[in-house]
Amino acid sequence: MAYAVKEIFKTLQGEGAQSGRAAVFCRFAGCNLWSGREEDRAGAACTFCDTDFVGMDGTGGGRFVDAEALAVAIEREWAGPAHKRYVVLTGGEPLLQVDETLVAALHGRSFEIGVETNGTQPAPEGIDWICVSPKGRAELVLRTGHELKLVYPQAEARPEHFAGLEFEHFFLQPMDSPMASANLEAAISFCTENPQWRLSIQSHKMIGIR
Ligand SMILES: C[S@@+](CC[C@H](N)C(=O)[O-])C[C@H]1O[C@@H](n2cnc3c(N)ncnc32)[C@H](O)[C@@H]1O
Ligand SMILES: Nc1nc2[nH]cc(C(=O)O)c2c(=O)[nH]1
Ligand code: SF4
Ligand SMILES: [Mg+2]
Repeated sequence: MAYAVKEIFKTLQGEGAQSGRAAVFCRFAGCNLWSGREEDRAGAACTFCDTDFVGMDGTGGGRFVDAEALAVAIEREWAGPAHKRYVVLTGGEPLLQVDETLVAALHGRSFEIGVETNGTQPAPEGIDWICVSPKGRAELVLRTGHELKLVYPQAEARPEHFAGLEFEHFFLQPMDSPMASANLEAAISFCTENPQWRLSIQSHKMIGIR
């Protein structure tokens, strides 16, 4: 199968439990909860996205004819030895495209595989780190994983809805928006009163990396 990729770049994971870890980010094009066009945002199932995932025109982006071709590009971007290789598959919604063939190709090149997903699609077997980030009223299909990272606040997706699910870590991530500082304060306050939840800040935005 072919894969449509917006961009591929190496950076540090900025969010959640793997924060600070070197990773190649592979951002797949397209999402099922928003077209990516500003004129559609208000009516979308996910209204607060901070990411451009439209097209294949970013650094290292393109259409990759098969899993081997994409794994080769990701390995080239890592540009280092096999020790502690990590790739984060994100988007857009990566689970519209990621399949077991790609998982095998990346494992074959010694990558640990993380995924950032909205949880509306099933995941192929073998992903090493699943981060689910529920969105509004969108049905949650992936109800187990390694971390649940909820953007906060969302009127239609409250932490209480998810607190009983089978995840190892529960994070609140303040919504980046014109209300960012109020959202940060609200998340601090919620985590202070509800110790199951830890604060995830988007550290890459604070330190000026991608
Ligand atoms: C751009 S999304 C791509 C992966 C997947 N579609 C998802 O939503 O999880 C990557 C991460 O950024 C988070 N995110 C998106 N917009 C955000 C915003 N405005 N403020 C904080 N986090 C945001 C998402 O919830 C998700 O955890
Ligand atoms: N540094 C960095 N960390 C991230 N963690 C999740 C991201 C994403 O957009 O999926 C992201 C991103 O875009 N950059
Ligand atoms: S589900 Fe993820 S990629 Fe899609 S619009 Fe929402 S935050 Fe953006
Ligand atoms: Mg991002």
